[in-house]
Amino acid sequence: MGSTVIRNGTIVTADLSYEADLLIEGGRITAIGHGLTGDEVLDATGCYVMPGGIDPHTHLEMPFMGTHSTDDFASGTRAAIAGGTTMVVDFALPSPGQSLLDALKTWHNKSGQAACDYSYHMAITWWDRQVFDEMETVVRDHGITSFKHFMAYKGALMVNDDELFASFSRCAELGAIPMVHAENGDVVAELQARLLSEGNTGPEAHAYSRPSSVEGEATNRAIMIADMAGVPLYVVHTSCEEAHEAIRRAKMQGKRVWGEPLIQHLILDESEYAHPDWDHAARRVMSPPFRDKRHQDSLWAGLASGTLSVVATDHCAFTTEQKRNGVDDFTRIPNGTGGLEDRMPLLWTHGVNTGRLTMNEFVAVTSTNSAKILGCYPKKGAILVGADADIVVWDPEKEKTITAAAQVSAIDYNVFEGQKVKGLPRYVLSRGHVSLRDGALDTREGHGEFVARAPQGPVNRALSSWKTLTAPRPVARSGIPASGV
Ligand SMILES: NC(=O)NCCC(=O)O
Ligand SMILES: [Zn+2]
Ligand SMILES: [Zn+2]
Repeated sequence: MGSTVIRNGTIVTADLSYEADLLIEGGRITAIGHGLTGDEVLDATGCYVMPGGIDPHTHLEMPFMGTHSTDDFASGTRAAIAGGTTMVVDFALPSPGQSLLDALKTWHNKSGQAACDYSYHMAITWWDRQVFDEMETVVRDHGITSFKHFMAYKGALMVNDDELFASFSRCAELGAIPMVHAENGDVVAELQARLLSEGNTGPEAHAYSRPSSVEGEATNRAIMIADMAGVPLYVVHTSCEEAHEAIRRAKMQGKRVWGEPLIQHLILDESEYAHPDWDHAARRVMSPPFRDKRHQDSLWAGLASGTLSVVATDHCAFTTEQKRNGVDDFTRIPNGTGGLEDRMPLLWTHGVNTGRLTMNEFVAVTSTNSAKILGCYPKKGAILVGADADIVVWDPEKEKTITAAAQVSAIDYNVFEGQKVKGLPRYVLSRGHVSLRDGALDTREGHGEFVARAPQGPVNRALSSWKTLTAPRPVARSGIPASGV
């Protein structure tokens, strides 16, 4: 690979905007300055040169609810690049009883076709001594430093509070980060059964069965458990004010908690489930479900104020045919929606173009914050000499209307169909390889590499010092009365 120069653009990072050229050699940024030369020149006139997006939450080829999500690492990472995202973090999901290391092998087999770099979180779907032991191997030998826990999906992926506490405590010892899907799974299961028995079988009942208070309660509970374990907490797909309020309050108390809204929850609302077309509503079934304007305003405020940290997609794309598995019973509609290709353009359109977010905040929540939280900064999420050349050259004037017909994702619809976006990538570079030019993909299957991440980040270290300092200690006493026996 020869050298590449990106010229005439404005570099925008999480904290600075300035005019400079970039030189890229061997897949990395090797110089930032003026008048740089290289074998290939990419013209960024009128564009912003930003760290490529990092989507910290995807499910590519995920085995779930009797099927597999249709976008795999090949189509999913191509879709990512088409929208300016250059790294995805997926979830290795051991089935209950399965070794974490076996699950990891399965995910490595799936990801061989990735066109951009990727990492995994490891899910904790069951608990015993083997899981406890393997967590250390996963962190130390495999560079996977975040562990996901489902507080919902009872009878499938859900773990209980005692398991959460044990696993969070293990994360504290290992310098890893626990993550939660926060919904009260017991209450959801009861509500689902009641709704079905009352004849509520359609996709709208999915939303009725998962009210925002169910998410708020679980978020509070997970925060308390993390606090008791002395570990930070990452709350995935924060969709409502109650969950955001719990995170906000925890932060104000000095607890280290990160909230992750999805682009779907920021843009789409619960009225989608009232659509007269069953397919339309079922295609939008995901957990947590879409909410109303009050919740959306809360999420936007959280991003602007910093109480919410990153924007993800939870990309888990099922075809219409797969959604129809639940035609008589909403609890069998595979949960999940797509968004990888549209996250960055939609967030720019509804965030930066409206003034809700600055460009620097956009970079922070789409890229840099994820890299910092997850332990791969500044290799990823940065425009710095030595960083990987994962770069998006962003044209703020470029427009399109989102359609399934023109999308890269392998499914047959797009939940954002008809939405107009202004702000799209002109070029996308994945470790120096120009993978998108003027809207045309030139990806290489298998170019993507696994990103091993470092444990014991600054937040873990600080919490562990504080925990040691404040640990309960016996009071030293001189005169202890004799026992009564
Ligand atoms: N979110 C969703 O509905 N599907 C993917 C699995 C999960 O993240 O809960
Ligand atoms: Zn989830
Ligand atoms: Zn998910």
